[in-house]
Parts: sequence; structure tokens; C-alpha cells
Amino acid sequence: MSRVDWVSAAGGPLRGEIAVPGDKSVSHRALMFGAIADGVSHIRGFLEGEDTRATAAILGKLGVRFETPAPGERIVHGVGLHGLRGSSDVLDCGNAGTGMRLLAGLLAGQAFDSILVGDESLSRRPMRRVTDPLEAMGASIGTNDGKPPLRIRGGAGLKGIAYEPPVASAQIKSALLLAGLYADGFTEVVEPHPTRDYTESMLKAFGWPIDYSPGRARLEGGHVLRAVDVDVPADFSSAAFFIVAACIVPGSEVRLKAVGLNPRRTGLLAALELMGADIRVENERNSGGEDIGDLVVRHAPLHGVALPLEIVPDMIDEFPALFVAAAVAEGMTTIRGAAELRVKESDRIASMAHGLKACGVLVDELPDGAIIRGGTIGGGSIDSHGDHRIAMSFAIAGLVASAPIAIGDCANVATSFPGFMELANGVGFRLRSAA
Ligand SMILES: O=C(O)C1=C[C@@H](OP(=O)(O)O)[C@@H](O)[C@H](O)C1
Ligand SMILES: C=C(OP(=O)(O)O)C(=O)O
Repeated sequence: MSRVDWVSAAGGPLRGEIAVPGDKSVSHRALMFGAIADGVSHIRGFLEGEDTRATAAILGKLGVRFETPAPGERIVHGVGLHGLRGSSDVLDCGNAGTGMRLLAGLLAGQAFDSILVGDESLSRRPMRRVTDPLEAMGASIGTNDGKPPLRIRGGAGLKGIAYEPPVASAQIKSALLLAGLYADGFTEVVEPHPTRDYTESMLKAFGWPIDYSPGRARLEGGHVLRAVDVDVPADFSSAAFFIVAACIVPGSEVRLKAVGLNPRRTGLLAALELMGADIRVENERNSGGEDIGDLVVRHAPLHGVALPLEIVPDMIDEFPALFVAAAVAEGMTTIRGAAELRVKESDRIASMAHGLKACGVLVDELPDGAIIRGGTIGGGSIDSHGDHRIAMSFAIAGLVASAPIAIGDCANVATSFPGFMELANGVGFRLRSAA
């Protein structure tokens, strides 16, 4: 990964309509289900990010044919539940935890062996959370002390299990449900807190019988997926950077168009509302089973809060942006119950705490969160640790900082949000590549 550095300077007010790219979670899943369905699926709004392209490339190596009629579209020629073919190449998931963990579930049920590898960041992330329950289903998966690469041995006859993951994770749930398609009997997942349900809703749309309600999903192996077209909503997690930016920059008013509003994703809205934000949802409607709507966000003075614990799983990827809102808010914000942030693309508690401190913000790091004393953000030089969400968070911090913020190692923004810099500068950011 080449090193790309940015400088973000004070800017705004932010104005205009913003269409952020397609949802990453939905794009990964649409590729996977389209691949093992009978028939041809047309995906619209597909995220042209490095994470989702890595998943498409892997499925291509396993014999699935894709067409790209236009950027943001894929036509998937499904090979059927048992139509994937083994590849002698290692399968490179790049930076994508979602890609690797979901594919582990899918590949555990195949007749052939596979090796999943990832980049430096992904190679540090915990995989026992999926390999342990998959092995309980009968899979055989070698790891490097619980980390990638994953060496998945094919030909294991899987059997369904009932499983209660120790952490709330849509990736764990989805890996087990994908393996469950190939298992004898029923696979059931009961979560400690409900997580995003795209796997369940997409299985249903592809015609697989599944019984699910928030926090619980159960399916039986041995049915058939029938191709359907998928409309991918705009990614709430990408919209989050513009939501927070418009909240904190005086005079701002932006409209984020047709954003996915799955209730397991929108905890940031609840958190910002508690902090005094001015956010309205307009044109709310349903698209392909998902709630979507426009978000109209205006600047408002924010105040600190003790973040209610029940919001945490519903805003997991939005914490870096929330740290920036907290740094600008009047008073203290306390975040607890978010230890999962330590095992994302970087240790996001440490990355945000160090970066904000480098910009003069008072932050106490806690094992499962942070206490952030809001006020003013100064200029500084921070390291994103190759983490896309940290890089974009400091880009929004720069908008209100008293001097420019230099941000190191931003190339991975392309994993989830290609075109972020151009879109941001189009609505009032002053973000440039460092010479
Ligand atoms: O299932 C998914 O698509 C995702 C689930 C979440 O991870 P966990 O399952 O680890 O919480 C989230 O952080 C990730 O960006 C996408
Ligand atoms: C955690 C994330 O993704 P993944 O787990 O797929 O790498 C993210 O996009 O913030």
C-alpha cells in the first residue's frame, strides 16, 4: 500500500447535496449470494471500493463470472449452491474483515480447500470468533495463532449448531449462516445484542427459508438461492463523516441523498441528537426491503453526553467520527462498552485518542472507550494507522481546527470510500494531498 498523506484545513460552511457511495456490507453480501444463486443477479449501487472488489476478485477465482455494465453495477452469473470451483491461488481479502469472515463461512462448506489472506492490518485481526464456531459445525480451519491466513480444508460435512456469540457481531452471525446453507439440519445464532440483518434479509430475498427477528436467526441447510436484483443503498457509515462535519461547521446545511437507514446502523443519529444536533430525515421510503431516506443536517452547537450503552452496537463504525463531534462539543463525552473498536482496521480507541491529543484535545483513554473533554481542536500531525475511518475523521476535524491537520497514511480510504476527497472538497472542505 503506497503512503498517501493529506492536509485538512479550516473550511466550510458545508453546503449542497451529497450522494455517498454504496453500502459496503450490502455490496459484499450481494456478490456472495449472487455468486451461489441459480440465475443472474443485477446489483445496482455497488460499492467500487477496494474491500468489495477484493471479494468480487476472489469469487471470480472460484469460477463466478461478473460483468460491469457501468461503474457501480455488477451482473453476477450465479453458479448455484454447489457450483464454486477451488483455486490454487491464495484468496486475497485485502483490508476487509467482512470479506474474510463471511467468506470463511462460505468456503467452510465447499468440497475444495482454500487459503484466505489479508493485508498487514487484516493479518492482525482476530479470526477465532468465526473459526471456533465453524469448527464446532465440523469445519477444519488452520490459522496463524488465531489470525490470518485462514487455511480452510474442504470436504468437511458440516452440521448445524445453535450458537450464542460472545460479542455482538454481524460478521460472526453471517459466517455461521453462510456455512449453515451447506450444513445438515438447522443453524441458529442468538446474539447478545441485535446486529445488522442484511444477511438474513438478503437470504430471504434470494428465496431461502429463514426465520429471524432482531438478535436471532435460524435456517436449515440444503435449500436453493434464486437470483434477484439488488439495489444497494448509500452507505450510512460513509454518510457519517458528512453528518458530523455539517453538525460542527457553523453555517452548514447539507442533504445526504438516499442513505440506508437500517436501524442497526443509525446509532450515530441517536447519539448526535442527544448532543443537540439538528438532523431531519426526509423522503423516507423502502428500497428492496431496506429503509432509506435523505438526511438534512444543519450546524448546531453540540454538548457532551454519557453515551448510553445500548447505542454502542448500532454505531460501531461511526465511533471515530463521534470522537470528533465530542472534541468540538461543550463539556465532557464519555464512551464506554466499545472495546470492539480495538480490533478493527486499527485500534480505533488508541488511534483517535492519540490523534486528538496531538491536536491539543484532552482525552482519557479507557479500556473500552474514552472520556473526551470538548472545546477547540488545534492543528497537528496525526497517523491514521492505515485506517480509512481514522483518516476521514481527522479530515473533518481539520475543518474546525485552529491550524491545518496533517494526516498520514490515507490510501486505505479507497477501501470503503473512493472519491472521498473530491466529494468533500465539492461541499466546502479544504482537503489536499500533501506534496
Ligand atoms: O457485517 C458487516 O458487514 C460488518 C459488521 C461490523 O463488524 P463486526 O461484525 O465485527 O461488528 C462492522 O464493523 C463492519 O464494518 C461491517
Ligand atoms: C470495520 C470495518 O470493516 P471490516 O471489518 O470489513 O474491515 C469498517 O469498515 O469500519
